[in-house]
Amino acid sequence: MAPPTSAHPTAPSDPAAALAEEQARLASARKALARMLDTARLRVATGASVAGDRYTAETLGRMLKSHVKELAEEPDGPLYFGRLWFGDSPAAGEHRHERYYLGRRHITDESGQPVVIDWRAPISRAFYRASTRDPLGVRERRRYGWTGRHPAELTGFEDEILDGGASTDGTSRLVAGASADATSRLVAAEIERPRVGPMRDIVATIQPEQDDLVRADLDRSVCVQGGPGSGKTAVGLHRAAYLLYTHRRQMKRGGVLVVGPNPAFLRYISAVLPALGEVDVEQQTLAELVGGNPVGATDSEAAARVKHDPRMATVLHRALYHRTGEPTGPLVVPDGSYQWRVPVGWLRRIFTEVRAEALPYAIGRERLRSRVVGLLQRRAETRTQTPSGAWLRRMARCRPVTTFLDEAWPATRPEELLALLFGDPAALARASAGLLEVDEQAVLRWPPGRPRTARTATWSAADRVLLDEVAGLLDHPAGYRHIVVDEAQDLSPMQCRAVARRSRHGSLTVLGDLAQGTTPWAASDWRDQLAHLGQPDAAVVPLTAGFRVPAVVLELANRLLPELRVVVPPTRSVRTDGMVRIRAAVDLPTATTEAVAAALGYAGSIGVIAADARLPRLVAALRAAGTAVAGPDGDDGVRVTMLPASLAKGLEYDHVIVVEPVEIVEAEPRGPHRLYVVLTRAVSRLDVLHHRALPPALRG
Ligand SMILES: Nc1ncnc2c1ncn2[C@@H]1O[C@H](COP(=O)(O)OP(=O)(O)OP(=O)(O)O)[C@@H](O)[C@H]1O
Repeated sequence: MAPPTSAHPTAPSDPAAALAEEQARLASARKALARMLDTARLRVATGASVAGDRYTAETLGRMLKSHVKELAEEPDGPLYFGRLWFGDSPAAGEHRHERYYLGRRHITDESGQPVVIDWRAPISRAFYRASTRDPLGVRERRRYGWTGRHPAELTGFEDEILDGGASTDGTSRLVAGASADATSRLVAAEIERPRVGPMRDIVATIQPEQDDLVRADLDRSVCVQGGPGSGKTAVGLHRAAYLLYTHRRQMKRGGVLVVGPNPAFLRYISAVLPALGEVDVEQQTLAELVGGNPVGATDSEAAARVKHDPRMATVLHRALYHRTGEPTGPLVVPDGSYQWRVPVGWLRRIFTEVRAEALPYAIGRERLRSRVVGLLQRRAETRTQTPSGAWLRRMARCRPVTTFLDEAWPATRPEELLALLFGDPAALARASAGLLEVDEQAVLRWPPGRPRTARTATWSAADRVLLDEVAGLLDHPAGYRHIVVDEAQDLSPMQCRAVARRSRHGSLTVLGDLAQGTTPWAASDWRDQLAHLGQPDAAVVPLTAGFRVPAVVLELANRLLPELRVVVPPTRSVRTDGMVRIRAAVDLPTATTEAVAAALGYAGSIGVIAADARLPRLVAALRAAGTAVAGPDGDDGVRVTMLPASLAKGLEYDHVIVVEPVEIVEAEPRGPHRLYVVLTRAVSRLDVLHHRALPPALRG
């Protein structure tokens, strides 16, 4: 690879000249990008005419248009975030004395030489990994500072001398480091910047332990256990982008899916991958993955628990195969002047053989059909010529064969099977014998007197998961090459199986924190959860540096850890800023209104979080006071988000105001876990307002 420029680097002792040189280089990089954009636009214009046929023209057109869109979004942005300058040590290898600029996209000049290199290219790895201890041949690492405006302006840079020289640079001093403790002013500023709008990428400041995960092999499934704000979501999204870049064809063919806890969270993270140039990643909640939102039925907690229990997998499997039955008589098929007779013994043999093949149920039925036709063919061949293809097809669809199949291996739909199970106590008892207790069966049964059928039934969220399980028994669903599962500690075993079904030929990035488990079936051990996810041997890798939550806030939240009864490595905040204020209030709506007014005096987003039942009163109070507030989905330009505690997961706000924490604890069985989640949404400042006594862990 040729060096991006041939000039010798400016001596760091002349910062103004160095900055001027960087500005000039930026101007030429912008020109190169503009040229790429022109070329891409020209290709869109001519693409259709050069393509051989309409399909190719359309595909090419789509591709080129998205390329144009991608490039067009860039020119005003920060085109690169860092520079690597290799020295002449043997470790530099072919890169001796070379300098490389690293950004979100490749930019090339007219002659095709790289001007900016994609952060995912192999060479970029040294940017994230090199340290004074192991410089990887890098003499100097430069980080750039930009304004947030459009067009982004280069404001300065920071150098780390890695190959043994003193730490020095043109604009600031820096201790070179290879951990989240690195005291780069630019890295610290990026981590501590006020949050506005949706989540952003972290390509400029990925830390070495995060980079290891981002660049893990495609076939390696990994589970990341990390405390609040340790960058799990960021790592998962960057890993998806990395895999798409490195294994483009495989990933495009196989597909990439990100599973998140709720729509508000998905909206929050939705901009990250497109900003990295990746628009072909599906992002879904688990509910969407298993067939849309529930139509309306709700479960009692007891019923939901049973439905999410892994024993249900066996119950459903049994219920399905209880529908099959060994043939009890011969098959007789009239065929013109002939009548073919297949003895029951033959039918039993093929039935047993097909069962033993353990194919998906619907495929098993078709296999049985073709085996029956094979037997008919054998019969026919003893009397006539070799049967034609048309004859075979006719036999496969003739009434006696279909009747035989409907008895031995009836076709079924997931809704039919579930309706049978919930509506027929005998069928349920038979399928759950030795697995479910009598009272567990009772909570599954539809109440007598309100007959329901597969068509008239409404299904709950848990039912959807069971329907998906049955659909997976009937036939394998389309899978993905890679799935990123966020907040994976909250998935039930049956939900895990829905994910596992879709990654039979792929790998997983599992992200979560056992301490943040809030569902009744939340995992307390990653090994079990990984087994349900179909990846029992995946490595569990801890992330322990906290990038979101300041030390003072984390200290408060961590007081809850002992009562959460999980074993997790403690998170250490890399942020030294931050503020916590705990205040008793006589009137919570008034106190909240005042706290919001004060928070509006700072930059950044504000989240008011309370138990779901309390929130409407707070919304009303703020509106009455004339404060513009948005719901969980946010609203452009509205800085205050009102968030029920149940939807806080994965989100973050500069200033968080938690109202009456004891109500959050009392609202659900895993209330302390919920409160832990809520307290750790704060990026800079946390206000805790309470009228009643604080939960014991937060007192004192
Ligand atoms: N290397 C980094 N540089 C800068 N910011 C980072 C880095 N890693 C993470 N962050 C930021 O820290 C914040 C928390 O990250 P993220 O949401 O990925 O954490 P998480 O572990 O998923 O948190 P939670 O478990 O609470 O949902 C985000 O704003 C993210 O952009």
